[in-house]
Amino acid sequence: MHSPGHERGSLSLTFLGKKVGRHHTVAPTEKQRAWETSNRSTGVEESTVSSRVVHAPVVVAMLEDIPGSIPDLREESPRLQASQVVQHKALWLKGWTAFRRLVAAGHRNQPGQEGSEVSPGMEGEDAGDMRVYIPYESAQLCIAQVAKDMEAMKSRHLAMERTVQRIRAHYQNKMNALKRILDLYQEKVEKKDTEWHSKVLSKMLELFSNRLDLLHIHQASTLRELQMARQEACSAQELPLEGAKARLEELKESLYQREREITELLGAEGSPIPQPPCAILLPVVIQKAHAICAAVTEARTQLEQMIEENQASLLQARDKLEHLKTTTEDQSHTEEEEDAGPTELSVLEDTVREGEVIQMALRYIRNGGIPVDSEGDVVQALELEDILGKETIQTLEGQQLLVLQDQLKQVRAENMKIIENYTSERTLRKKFYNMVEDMKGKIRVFCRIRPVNRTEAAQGGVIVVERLDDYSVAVETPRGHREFQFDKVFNAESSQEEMFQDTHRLIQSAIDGFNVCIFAYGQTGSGKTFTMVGDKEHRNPGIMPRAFTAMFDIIQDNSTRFDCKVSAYMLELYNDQLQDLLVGQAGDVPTRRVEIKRNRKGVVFAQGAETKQASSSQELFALFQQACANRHISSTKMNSESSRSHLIMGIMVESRNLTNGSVSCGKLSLVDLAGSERAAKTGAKDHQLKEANSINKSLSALGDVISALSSELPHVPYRNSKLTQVMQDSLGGNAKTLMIVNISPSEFNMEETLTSLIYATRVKAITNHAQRNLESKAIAQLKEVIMKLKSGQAVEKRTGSVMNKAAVFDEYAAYAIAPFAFAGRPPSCPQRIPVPAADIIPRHTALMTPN
Ligand SMILES: Nc1ncnc2c1ncn2[C@@H]1O[C@H](COP(=O)(O)OP(=O)(O)OP(=O)(O)O)[C@@H](O)[C@H]1O
Repeated sequence: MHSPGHERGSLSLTFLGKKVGRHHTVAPTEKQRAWETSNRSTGVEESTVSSRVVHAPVVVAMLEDIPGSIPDLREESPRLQASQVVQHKALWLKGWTAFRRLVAAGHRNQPGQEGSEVSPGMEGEDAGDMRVYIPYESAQLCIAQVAKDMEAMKSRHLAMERTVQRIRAHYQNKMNALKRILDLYQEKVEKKDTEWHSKVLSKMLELFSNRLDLLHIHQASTLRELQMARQEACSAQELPLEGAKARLEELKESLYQREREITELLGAEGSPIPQPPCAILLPVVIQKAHAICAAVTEARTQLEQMIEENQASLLQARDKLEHLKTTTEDQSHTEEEEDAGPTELSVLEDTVREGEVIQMALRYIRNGGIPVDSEGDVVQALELEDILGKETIQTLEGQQLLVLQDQLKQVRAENMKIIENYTSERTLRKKFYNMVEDMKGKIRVFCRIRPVNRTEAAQGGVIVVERLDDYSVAVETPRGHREFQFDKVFNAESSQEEMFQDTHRLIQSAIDGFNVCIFAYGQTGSGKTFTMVGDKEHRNPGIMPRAFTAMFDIIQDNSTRFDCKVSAYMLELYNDQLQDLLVGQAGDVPTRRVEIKRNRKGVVFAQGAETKQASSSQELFALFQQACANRHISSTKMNSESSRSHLIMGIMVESRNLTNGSVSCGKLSLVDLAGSERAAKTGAKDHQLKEANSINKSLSALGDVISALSSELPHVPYRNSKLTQVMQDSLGGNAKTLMIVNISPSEFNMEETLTSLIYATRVKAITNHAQRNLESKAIAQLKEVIMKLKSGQAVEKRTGSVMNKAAVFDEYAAYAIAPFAFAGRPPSCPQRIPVPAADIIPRHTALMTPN
């Protein structure tokens, strides 16, 4: 169809700045045949071509270039059903076919062109070489039609573009709304968490206060008992004993008197008075009776029996004696009778007397030591002594004294027991009180008294600090005795192990997602580093290395239920500059600036600090040692290895619950503060003086914060120092905090000790509001999705269909709003299909475009 001399022109169409179409040649000499249509079958689909000889593939390419064309539609509609795509395609082709028919009809109407007509039966068939020549007017009409079509298409695309913009804005809003929903949901969860905590807390507080009330009642009754016991003990100790002693004295006095009289008598008569047999018998009888009383339970019955028997034989003897006396008086007295009479009479008299003595002794035994005569009257000591003899009385008094002494011992033992009970009750009360305070969120404070050191020993080594019990410490000051109460008091003998035992609970809290802080406070050389780090030789490791081991032990024990990740940073605050101890060597110029920031929940974190992962306690300890080697330490008069900086170690624990997918993020801050010091005592000069000034300044700022918090002032000056900024969440923040106040026991450091104890007491009054950093699985996943979408990473696919950004949000938002609709399970994502983030919104909006 090309002929020489044909002028080659080009026809190109521009749509929205995009060049579409191809170069087409038009022969100016045959303008009336300007358009030639070739109907060729592509084998797949029927195409309509413009311009001169243009082959089907070219036409297809051209059509593909026009936005909104068939292939584009197919591409735009990844979710469209195949039938829908076919429908679109058919509609589009129908239009073009109609147009072709129109053109063909126009051509048929031209005279002399009969041979070029296209029969209707040829449509859709392989037309091969068949050509259709279009008259110039028809071509013009065609072009006008095409231009009109293009205009319509352009306006449609502009409308589409506007729709795209609208949808984009719509989804942006939707995304913002979802973020807000997420925040609201999170807040709700936190609120619920807090409510739950407060409910449980109030319930437990109620329980504890009930227990405390009970203890108070118990204590009051114990006190009453104690007082009564004391009174009883006094009366038992003094009155009976004194009475017995007085009685003994009286008896002794009368005994001496009697002895004196006997001696006088003996001296006067010159012959000894014969002892009656009953006087010899009596002690034996009494001893026997006592033995019976002590050994046999029925002694009293036997005694009664003996008394009765003795009474009977006594009466018999008396009757016999009476009878003998009367018969002797009536009879005439012969010399022989006189010789025999008095002998029988005297024997009888002796028997009667013996019986009477025995009777008296038995009654004496029965009546518990108070001798009575046959009429029941109390026998006077002198008479008793006459009857019983001096030794017997002494024995009896001695025995009474022994009984009293036994009773006294018993009372004393009871007294001791009551005092012990009282002390243990008091200790228990303090313990419960501390627990209640702890539950209220009060900062826990331990006090540790270190042993006397060489410097102090050289100064005389006078000890003025004493641990009274597990919870109290006393200081003897020139102004008097002062007592301080803490959550626990450790003395010089307390081991590092004991010290750590009470902190173990806090390590568990950090793993559970709480923000925990343990810090040591005290003057220079008081044992802060020893408590927190341990000794140089690692023979007595301190809280830090023990915490590493404990942490990984807990993680290991729970490895079937939780997946934990541990990472740490270590900083020192030296001359008011934060330095990263995990980077470089000591003295290096810091490369990165470390800044203290707080997250939305108020948890402090070190921005710019090197954070390293650790998968075992050994790895964590290696990091710790590396950092400690970089720390500023030097020798002063008060401490040969004095820390010249505050050491801050942050250990982050992210733990994922394998059962419900919730994630908790806890932080354990371990802080070894530098000690306050007096230049006069430490002998600091030059740079050490500068260090000391900086340390004292930061500690003074810490003191101001403590004072403000304990006095509940509206403004707390956290921003006055970097140290207070670092500790902001631990003092009055959302952390569970333990302060260890280290003190010296000696008089030499008494003023500093008092200051430390006063500050520690103030810290005890500060209330923190510890909250667990826990996120449900849905929130954790939503956060993860947001992070991934923000950074253009892969998102997860749920059921085999491509999850673009909007779909993912739709699904998670639906879950966030109505989790029950997902039967408790958040959207699961079994497969991962990478979707380029840039493609997500336009493709999705194309789906949403109304046809
Ligand atoms: N409870 C203790 N038992 C045995 N030795 C102790 C104890 N406490 C401290 N020491 C010893 O006292 C010395 C000073 O202790 P440490 O260095 O821990 O004080 P510090 O408070 O950290 O001082 P600084 O603030 O100057 O750094 C060390 O030699 C340490 O071993």
